[in-house]
Amino acid sequence: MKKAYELAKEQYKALGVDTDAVLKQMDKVQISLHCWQTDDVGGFEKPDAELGGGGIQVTGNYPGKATSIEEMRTDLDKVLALLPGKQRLNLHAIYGEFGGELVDRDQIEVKHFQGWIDWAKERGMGLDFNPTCFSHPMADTGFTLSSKDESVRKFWIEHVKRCRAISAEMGKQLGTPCVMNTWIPDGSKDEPIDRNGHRALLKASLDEALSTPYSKEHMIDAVESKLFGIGAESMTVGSHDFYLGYAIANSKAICLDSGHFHLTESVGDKISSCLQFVDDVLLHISRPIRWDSDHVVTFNDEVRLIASEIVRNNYLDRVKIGLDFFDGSINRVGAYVVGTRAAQQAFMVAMLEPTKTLREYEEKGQYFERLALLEVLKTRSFGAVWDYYCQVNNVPSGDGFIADVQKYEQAVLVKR
Ligand SMILES: C[C@H](O)[C@H](O)[C@@H](O)C(=O)CO
Ligand SMILES: [Mn+2]
Repeated sequence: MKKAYELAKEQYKALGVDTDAVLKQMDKVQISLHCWQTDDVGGFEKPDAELGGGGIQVTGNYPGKATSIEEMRTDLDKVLALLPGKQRLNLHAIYGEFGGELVDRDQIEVKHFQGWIDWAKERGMGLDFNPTCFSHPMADTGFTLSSKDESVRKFWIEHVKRCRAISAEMGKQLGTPCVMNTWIPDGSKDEPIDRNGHRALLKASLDEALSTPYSKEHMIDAVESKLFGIGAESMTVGSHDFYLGYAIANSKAICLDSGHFHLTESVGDKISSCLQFVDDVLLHISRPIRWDSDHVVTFNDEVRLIASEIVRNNYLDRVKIGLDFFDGSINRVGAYVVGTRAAQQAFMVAMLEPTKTLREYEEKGQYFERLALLEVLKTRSFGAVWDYYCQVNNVPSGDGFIADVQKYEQAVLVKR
C-alpha cells in the first residue's frame, strides 16, 4: 500500500499537488454523523417509537435496527471504528435518555442529554443537535411553528427554546460549538389560500423561539429549507426563499440539504452564493433519487462539486458538514460507513486538485486546457492515496470494511 501511495505521490507531484499535505488537511474535514440512521428516525421517547408524519419516510426492514440508546451507541462505536479521521455526532431531541418516563418535547432538559455529552467527551467528539418537530400528536395537522393554533405554536416554540439551551450546554461542555438545526415539516398537500399567513406566523415563532442570546462559541443556529414533503406537495412554509431571507436578516446559518431542491439544482453551486451573505452554511449531504428519498450518499458528481466548492474557496471553517440519509433496507452500520466514506472521499479528491493551475487557465480564457486537466484528474491514482489515508488512520482500506460490517452483523445485529 505504501508503494502504491509513493507512486501516486509522484503522479500528483507532477501536477503540483502535495499528497502528504492533503493527508494532513483531511483532519479538517469533520463530518457530523446523523444519529437517526441507527434506528430509522424512531427515537427513544417510548418503546417501539416510529417515524410518523413530517413528510419524510424510511423504507426497508433490514434486521438489526437499534432498539435502545445502548444499542445505538454500540452501533455508532462500530461505525467510528471503520472511519478514518474525526467525526461529530448529530442528535435529534427524540434521542434523550428519558429513563422510562414520558417527557414531552416541551419538557426536555439538559439532564436528558448529559449521558450523550459524557459519551461524546470520552470520545473527544463534538455534538450537534436538532429539535424534533414531527412524530408527535401536536404535529398531526401538518403545521407546527406556523400553525394557526396558538397553543400548537407555543408548544413548539417552547421545544425549540429548550433545544437551544441544551445545544448551548453541549457546546460549552465539549468546547466546540453545537450546530442546532431547525427543520419543520409545515406545509400543505393542496393549494393553500393563505401562504402568507403561515409564513408570517413562522417568522414570528422563530423570532420568539430563537430570542435567547447564546455565545457562538457554544451554539450556532441553522434553519433548513425544503421544496416539498410527502403530504406537503403544494406548499412548504419554510421554503428556501423564506429561510435564506431569515438567515441573512438574523445572522443565522442556512442549512442546505441535497434532497431539498429541484433535482436539476445543485447544492454545490449554492454554497458560494449563500456565503456572500451568511457566516455559516450547514450541509445535509444526502442522495435524492427522483425525490427527497434520503438514499445513502455515494461518491457522485453532486457530492464532489459540494466538496470542491468548499476546498477551492477555503470554506472548511464556515461550512459545517452533516449527513442526512436513512435507509432501512440495508445493513444500517454499513450504510453509515459507505455514506461517510463517500463524502470524505469527495473532500480528498477536491484537495488533490491542482486548483492554482486550473484557476490560471480559467483566468487566461484557456478553457480547453481547463477541461482537459479536469478530465486527466479523473484517472489519477486517488484510490492509492485514500487507501494509505485509511491505513495511517488504522481503519480498513479498500473493501476491507465489508467483512468487518458482516462480522458485526452476525455477532450483534442479527441477535436483536
Ligand atoms: C431527521 C431530519 O431532521 C430530517 O431529515 C430533516 O433534516 C430533513 O431533511 C427533512 O426532509
Ligand atoms: Mn435534512
